[in-house]
Amino acid sequence: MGTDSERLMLLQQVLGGLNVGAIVLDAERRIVLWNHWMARRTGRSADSVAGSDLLAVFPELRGQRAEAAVTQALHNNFPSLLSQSLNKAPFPLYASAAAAARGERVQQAVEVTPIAVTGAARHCLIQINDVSLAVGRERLLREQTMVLRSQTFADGLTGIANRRHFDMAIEKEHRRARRGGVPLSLLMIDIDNFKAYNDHYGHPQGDQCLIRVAAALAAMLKRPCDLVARYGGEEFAAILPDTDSEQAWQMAEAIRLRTIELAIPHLPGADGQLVTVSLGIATRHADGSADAAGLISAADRALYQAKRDGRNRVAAQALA
Ligand SMILES: Nc1nc2c(ncn2[C@@H]2O[C@H](COP(=O)(O)OP(=O)(O)OP(=O)(O)O)[C@@H](O)[C@H]2O)c(=O)[nH]1
Repeated sequence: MGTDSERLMLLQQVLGGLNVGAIVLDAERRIVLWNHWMARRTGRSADSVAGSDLLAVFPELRGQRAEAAVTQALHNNFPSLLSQSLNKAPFPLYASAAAAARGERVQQAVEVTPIAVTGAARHCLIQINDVSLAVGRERLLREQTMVLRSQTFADGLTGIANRRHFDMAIEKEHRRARRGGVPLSLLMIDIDNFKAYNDHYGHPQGDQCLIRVAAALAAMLKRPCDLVARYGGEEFAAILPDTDSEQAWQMAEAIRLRTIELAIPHLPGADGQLVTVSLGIATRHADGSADAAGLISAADRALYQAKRDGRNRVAAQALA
């Protein structure tokens, strides 16, 4: 191994075999090394860029984080890692001509490292990793996580919140009401004589009935803080934050009437001809002391009373 240029050639061959982009700059920011990886992704040979200022080859880097990283390395001897989330693709690099035509850059992780050179001013090495695959996989995972999360919180039949979602939400809203000194109301909503409906029309039509009632409830409870959930088989629950007992009663009555408006036929003899609901209300007043479990059991007791009093009605239970 003799001259510097022989050594540079060997180095360039080694760098050419690497599956990473490598650029070496001299102290004047001129390109000294440019490997095959770079040539393939820019369409520019090592010869065509050798000796050029990095910013003459990539004018768009001017004023960018990559330019600052090179200056830091050459002048201050500081290495830099360009965060992938902030600088997705600083260099115009393309996996193929088709990707270049679409303007679809390779996703990059860029590292700039100062290099001490004997007998010369400091150089720097820019390494560019293609992280497109990893970024794509990450995006896919994130999307799948979102889908899974929405499935774990949604009821499979009706699409509204499920019991697990309800259990978490009631605790959260209870804490919020206690902290904020505001009322919190809970409605328990149960379809009347649903066993008879199922027995008469069959389970699949029973499912359709549940879907229609759930959709009507969801359409009525539209404030972002409200939550309507499927609590059990044919029972629904609605959490109404910042809602006092009078407002809760109005909402419960509106739901009862809306269900009748759906005009879903029920077999004759069972509470008239149409599907109806009974509702139980419990309200935790602004200065109340009841916990979430107390609120739920009071709403349950109210629902039981509405059923006992003849169904298709609303009942409320006072909270201790
Ligand atoms: N189709 C269908 N039926 C269900 C589902 N979950 C529960 N049910 C039915 O809902 C019915 C509930 O019946 P009960 O608890 O006896 O109450 P009910 O007949 O509605 O009477 P009251 O509540 O007293 O008015 C049962 O027949 C269950 O099989 C479901 O996902 N789909």
